[in-house]
Amino acid sequence: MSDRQIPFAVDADPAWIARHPGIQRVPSRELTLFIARDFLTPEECEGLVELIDSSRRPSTIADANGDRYFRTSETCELDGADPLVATVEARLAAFAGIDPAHGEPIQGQRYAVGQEFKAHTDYFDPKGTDFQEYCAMTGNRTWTLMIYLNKPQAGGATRFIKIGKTVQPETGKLLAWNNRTGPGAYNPASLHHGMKVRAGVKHVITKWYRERPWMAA
Ligand SMILES: O=C(O)CCC(=O)C(=O)O
Ligand SMILES: [Fe+2]
Repeated sequence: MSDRQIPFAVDADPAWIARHPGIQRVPSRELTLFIARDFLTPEECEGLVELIDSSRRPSTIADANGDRYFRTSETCELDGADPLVATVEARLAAFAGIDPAHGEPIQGQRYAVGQEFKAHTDYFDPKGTDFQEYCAMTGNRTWTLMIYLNKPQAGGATRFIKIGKTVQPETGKLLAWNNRTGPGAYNPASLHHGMKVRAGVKHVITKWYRERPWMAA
C-alpha cells in the first residue's frame, strides 16, 4: 500500500481499500467490512498499550440508555504529538485514503475480565438527545478503523450481530468498516458488540472519521 498514490478524500473508496495487499473483505451485501492482519507490529502494539494504561479513565456513551453496564471498559485519547501515535495515525490515513483532517484523535480502550461494550453503532443517532452536541460541528462518523493490540486469553471478540460475523482479537489485527450506506445515510447493519473478556486483558485503538473536518472545540 505504501507505494500507491493515496487518494485522500472526504470518504473512503472501498474498491481502493480492497486492493491493499493482504486485505480480506468480509462477504456481506449489507456491510462493507475489511480485516487486515499484522497491521501493526507487536512492538508498536505494546507501546500503545503502555500509553493507554497510563491515562485510562471510565468509558462513556452518548444517549444515556439507563444501562450502567452498557460500556464497562476504560478509555483514553492518544496524543497525536507522541511519535508512535503519529506513526500509527499516518498508517491509518494511508490505509483509509481519508483526508486526515476528518479524523478524530485516536482513542484507546481497555477491557478487563467481565468488561464489554454492548451492541451499538458508532454513528450517532440523528434522533438521539446528544446528537447536536456530538455532531453539530463535525457531522456524524463515517468510517471506523479499529486495531486489537493484544489477544486476551479468552473472550473479547467483536460480533457484528446483523451480518452474523464474529472477529477474534489478534495482536495487530485491523478492522475497518463503513458506518454509512451513502451521504447522510447510516447503516444499521454496522451494529456490533465488543464482547466480554473472559480471561486476560484486551486493548484496542479506535480511529473514527467524520463527515466534516474535525475541530477540537
Ligand atoms: O472492543 C471492541 O471489540 C469493539 C469496540 C467498539 O465497538 C468501540 O469502541 O466503538
Ligand atoms: Fe463501536
